[in-house]
Amino acid sequence: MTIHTNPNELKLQLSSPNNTKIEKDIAITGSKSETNRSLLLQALFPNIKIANLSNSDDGEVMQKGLAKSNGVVDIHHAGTAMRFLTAYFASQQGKQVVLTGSHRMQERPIKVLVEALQALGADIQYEKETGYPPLKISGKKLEKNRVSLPANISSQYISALLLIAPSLENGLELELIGKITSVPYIKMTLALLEQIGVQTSFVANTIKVAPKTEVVDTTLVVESDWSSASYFYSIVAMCDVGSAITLSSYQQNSLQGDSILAKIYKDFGVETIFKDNTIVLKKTSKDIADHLTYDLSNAPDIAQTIAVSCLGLGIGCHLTGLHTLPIKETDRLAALQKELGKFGAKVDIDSESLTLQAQNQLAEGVFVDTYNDHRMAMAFGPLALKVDFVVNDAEVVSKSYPDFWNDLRTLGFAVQEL
Ligand SMILES: O=C(O)C1=C[C@@H](OP(=O)(O)O)[C@@H](O)[C@H](O)C1
Ligand SMILES: C=C(OP(=O)(O)O)C(=O)O
Repeated sequence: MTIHTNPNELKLQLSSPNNTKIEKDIAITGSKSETNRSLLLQALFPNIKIANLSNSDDGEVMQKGLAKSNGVVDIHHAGTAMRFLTAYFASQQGKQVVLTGSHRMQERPIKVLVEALQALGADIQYEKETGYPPLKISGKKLEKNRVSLPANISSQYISALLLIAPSLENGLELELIGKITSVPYIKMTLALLEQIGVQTSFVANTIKVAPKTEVVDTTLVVESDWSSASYFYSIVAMCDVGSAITLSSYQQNSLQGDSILAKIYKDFGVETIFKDNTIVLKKTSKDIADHLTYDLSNAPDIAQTIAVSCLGLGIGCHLTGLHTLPIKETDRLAALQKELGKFGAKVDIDSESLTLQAQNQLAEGVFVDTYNDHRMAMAFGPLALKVDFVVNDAEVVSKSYPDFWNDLRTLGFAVQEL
């Protein structure tokens, strides 16, 4: 007898579409990164409107968190909500909350952000282990406006500070120490501030944000999520030449660093055509090098997708710049090594890279574990084009992309509950 410890546990058996020349349209929900930034800015400046909000769990917990003024705020697995709300509540005079999250969130470090906020005058205490959530936050007016912080662990600490910066009396000046990681996410934050009329500058390792008491009526239009688009790049890469998947709503001048996918997947024979607010992903060539190398320090969330694409196509890869992966929803380097390995792949990892050897034969009868990580489930999904397998705890996708499995069904994949 099987005993299920998680009542929501969903095991999905995945198989390839009968026709692997796919031509379909998919509408993808708004970027969770842009959504959670826009929601925070709207809390500070209520005349901001937002279009194409993400329907993800992470967006929902952010909205619910912002609506609270006291008591316990539980943001589950949402890293951005944890980091952004820490800065928000710390700067909101009169609000007092305990900000907590899932078991995993309580293992994801937050000391860098807490210390930066404390240096600005915030009242934040650790409820359990020093350096980790849950946090007891008593909001107050932050008087100081200059702080230094390490920039090599997570850019979310920096974005969190930048998002509250215009609401501080004298704005904010940040000095970033060390190699700056996930830079496009910092630039996204600054771009959104600029969109609402806040002055910012980012020169070398110094970021400045001017104060702002009111903004003009603005609608922030959230672009759809490029990290979610990555799974369709992977699908098209593994499909027949001539396949084309159209995704909405996307634009060429994206704020999301993961839009680098358009360049990366050229190497996999996938062309991206920008057309009327959509992207058409087209498989145009079967010619792919037998080994690919990428530095993903600016786009860490697509590492799993690329590794699985390579496995499915029987090519090797060397992915670097992955030093942030061990502190994400799970230790993604360890999780990838284990799950790729179940298909017979030879994978080496160190603290910041992954090397996959080319592999032609894929093991059958695999159950992929997902480790409470949406991207483990979604990254492996496309591999069903090459071999049938089962995804454990498949409901995890709702963290960023609740409609993922239905969208695979739309493409003709067999997605069956066990
Ligand atoms: O600011 C953001 O919206 C994000 C920043 C990145 O995190 P790190 O800066 O911790 O790499 C990314 O992995 C995450 O999914 C979203
Ligand atoms: C790392 C991620 O999310 P977060 O850090 O916001 O939990 C992600 O979505 O891949």
